[in-house]
Amino acid sequence: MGKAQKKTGKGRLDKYYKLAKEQGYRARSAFKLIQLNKKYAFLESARCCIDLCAAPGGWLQVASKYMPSNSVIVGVDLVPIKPIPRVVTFAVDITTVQCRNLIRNELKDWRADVVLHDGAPNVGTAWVQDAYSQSELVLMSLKLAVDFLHKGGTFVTKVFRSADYNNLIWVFNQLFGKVEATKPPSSRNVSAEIFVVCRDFLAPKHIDPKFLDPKHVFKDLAASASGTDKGASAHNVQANVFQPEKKRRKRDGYDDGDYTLFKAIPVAEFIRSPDPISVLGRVNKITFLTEEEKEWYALDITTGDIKANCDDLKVLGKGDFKALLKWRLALREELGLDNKTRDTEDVTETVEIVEEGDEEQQLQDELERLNAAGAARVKRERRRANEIKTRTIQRMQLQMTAPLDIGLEQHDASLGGQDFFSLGDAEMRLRKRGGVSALDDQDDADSSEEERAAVDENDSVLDPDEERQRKVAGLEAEMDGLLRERDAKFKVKEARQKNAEREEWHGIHETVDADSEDSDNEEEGGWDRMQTTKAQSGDTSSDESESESDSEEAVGRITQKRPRSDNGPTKPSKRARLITDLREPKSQSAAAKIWFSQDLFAGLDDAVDDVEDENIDAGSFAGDEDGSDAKADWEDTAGDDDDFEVVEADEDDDVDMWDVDNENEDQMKQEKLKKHGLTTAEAVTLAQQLVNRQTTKTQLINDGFNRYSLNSKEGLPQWLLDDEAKHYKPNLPVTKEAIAALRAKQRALDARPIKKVAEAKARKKFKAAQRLDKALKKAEGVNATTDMSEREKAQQIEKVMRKGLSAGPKARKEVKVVVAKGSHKGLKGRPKGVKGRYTMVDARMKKEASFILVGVNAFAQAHFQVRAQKRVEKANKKRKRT
Ligand SMILES: C[S@@+](CC[C@H](N)C(=O)[O-])C[C@H]1O[C@@H](n2cnc3c(N)ncnc32)[C@H](O)[C@@H]1O
Repeated sequence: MGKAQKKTGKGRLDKYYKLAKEQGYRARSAFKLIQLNKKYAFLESARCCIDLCAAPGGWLQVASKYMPSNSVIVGVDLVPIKPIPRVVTFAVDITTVQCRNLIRNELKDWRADVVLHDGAPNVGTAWVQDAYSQSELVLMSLKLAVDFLHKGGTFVTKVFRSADYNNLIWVFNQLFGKVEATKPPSSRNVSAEIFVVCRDFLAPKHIDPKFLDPKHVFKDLAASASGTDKGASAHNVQANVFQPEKKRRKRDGYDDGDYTLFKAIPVAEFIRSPDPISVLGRVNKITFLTEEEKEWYALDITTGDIKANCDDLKVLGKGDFKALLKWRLALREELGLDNKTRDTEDVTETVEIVEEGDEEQQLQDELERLNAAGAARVKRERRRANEIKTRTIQRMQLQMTAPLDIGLEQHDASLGGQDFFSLGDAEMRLRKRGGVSALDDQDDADSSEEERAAVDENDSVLDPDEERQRKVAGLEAEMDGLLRERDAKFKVKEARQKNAEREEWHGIHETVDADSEDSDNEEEGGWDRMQTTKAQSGDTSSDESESESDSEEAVGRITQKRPRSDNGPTKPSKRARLITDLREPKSQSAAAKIWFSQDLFAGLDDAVDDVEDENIDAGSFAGDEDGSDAKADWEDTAGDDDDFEVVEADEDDDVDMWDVDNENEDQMKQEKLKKHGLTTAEAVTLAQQLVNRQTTKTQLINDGFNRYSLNSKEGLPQWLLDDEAKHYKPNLPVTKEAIAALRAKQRALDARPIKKVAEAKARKKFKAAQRLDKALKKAEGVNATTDMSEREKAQQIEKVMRKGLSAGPKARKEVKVVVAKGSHKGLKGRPKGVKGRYTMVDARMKKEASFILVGVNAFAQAHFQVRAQKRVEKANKKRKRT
């Protein structure tokens, strides 16, 4: 894109505004529907269309243009709509029964193929309220859509990125086969609006009324975040350790029955805890009170630093926490809690004895199995990385990087209260990499030896020191990795780099490889993931790769996928989902809300702002911490969010044009203009019209657009482009005055002497001055002589001066052409009254004679010049010789 879209003032009147004006659309928003239809082609085949919130009628005009000529089009809005051919309109509130009845009366028993909704409530009230009523309006329009749509029909609606977005998408998914969110290019970047195209209406016989009830769909989720949802607090706990420098508030209140601020735990609890990081994040102090603990206190490995660290955990930095984790591992080994090495040895021995007979075959099999597993893992990781990249790019393209990020929310929900940075997740990933499988042993003392053997297949037998170092390094690497994952700048930078490669807008696709089980897991999003996770919550041995993909899902999805019916027993069928309890999503979003409301994310916002100041759309509802700012922005862009611009009938203001292609072109043109002025009659005509106020700049700009202006030149043959550049030009008016002015200018140009003539003239002048000088000197000399009378002196001086003032010694004397008339005819000798040189000619020959004389003079001049040149050459040769 050339220049960034301006948000305010004349910047609002962008190219779509101008195009809408040119093409006679009532609102620039018409192009949104044109672009949506270009992508999804739902209008061409539609016979009946209902446009909800249709004023002033831009979408209706588009529908009327693109739908077959005899189709039924009904438009409804609070305000009356100026008549449009073939369109029936009503001025009524779409949320009322009256609206339903009016449409019903109009359609009789017809059903609509397409229901459109571009509604926006009057903005300007409280920020949260605005967003909510928009979502409510969407739900109301959906209600009408399900009432009037055909099976297989299409519902297109505008939604804003708000806390309700996911809930709406979930509901759409229950009712439509395909649901895609997209942002057409004509929708301003500053606008938080996106369009959801729901195709393939399922027309279920029974629809759970809760689906269309705002009370259920948009239930205040934060309120439902009870103490049982420990996700947020656990996040806080993790964050305390990974980013101890940041102060976090306890937003979710205190745990049930625990109302104290200060928490101390016995060191044994920390040592034996399977989740040491969360212990460190939760408590203030680690105590050594029992006999056993006092012994540990006295150990060499319990250095002064460790003791001091245990004393007050709230003042520790990341390094101190790492030291404590290292110390814990060392102590666990000391206590024999980490006996993995020995176990491994045992297992190895056993295997050797049992499998001795067929060792080679077994090794071969094992190798093959490991190779296959490795290749599959690499493939899976590559695919996952690509998907994450794509999603990040999409999110950036849609400016959906606000804290209430859809993808993140889904991820959060899908974890079902798990921590984003939970050590369990970390362990799993480490184990997958085969690096820190030992963690399993130390953290889960109860796990059986068989399990360990299975998990630790890649581990070799190490000495305890090495092993401990490896574990510590693993933990640290994991901590660093997780910190990096949370680094917003890193994410944004990465997304930005990738974004540059993908400038073209392709909308958001929902492509799922139906054959790939993995991709099913990864593509599954939002409520589905939540449902699955919840259903599987009892099953602690859930698929590792699923969990892994969960954490990577955090990058986010915009497009929601309808759940597949073959997704296992936990997935309800489409029919079953229609009676799904809507309370479930609440806890999901609640977790997300609380999670993103942490200070941690307020910081993240700032960081993102620093890096991507323009791209982050504050209007996309930042978390409550930044509520005021976000609200201010929201209010500021309220009009933009609607992204709705009515095209005025007459616009005489001068408008800054958005230069699509070349920003330098204007500058170059200006420079050329300065240098050469206006060079064509067309330009002079236009300039005259502007000066005489016969036209305006706006008019000129508007005239510059036509329906072919934005046609792509891609793929056209060069000869055609050349030809078009030559001939495919507007026929501009040209006035007589303009041509006269240009001609005068040209004449003035022509009248200017060429350089050689000017030089010759200057030479002549110079020589004349020289002659005059010489004559003056001579005259002085004459004057000074004493042997001349005064009269003689005067005569001599006059002669000298005449010579000096004459055109020079070689000046041609004028030859007069004399026509002998009357008595002089045929006479020889000088006719009377003729002085100087003359030539006698017949009257009829006079003109001719003059030409001849001029020619003779020219010839003589040339002759003299040649002679002069020869003289100079001769003199030069002479000089050289001497
Ligand atoms: C962005 S405009 C629609 C523009 C339209 N799509 C076009 O292209 O001309 C939003 C419209 O929603 C209408 N609207 C808002 N709330 C409404 C309601 N409850 N019932 C009917 N119309 C409503 C407003 O009157 C406004 O005209």
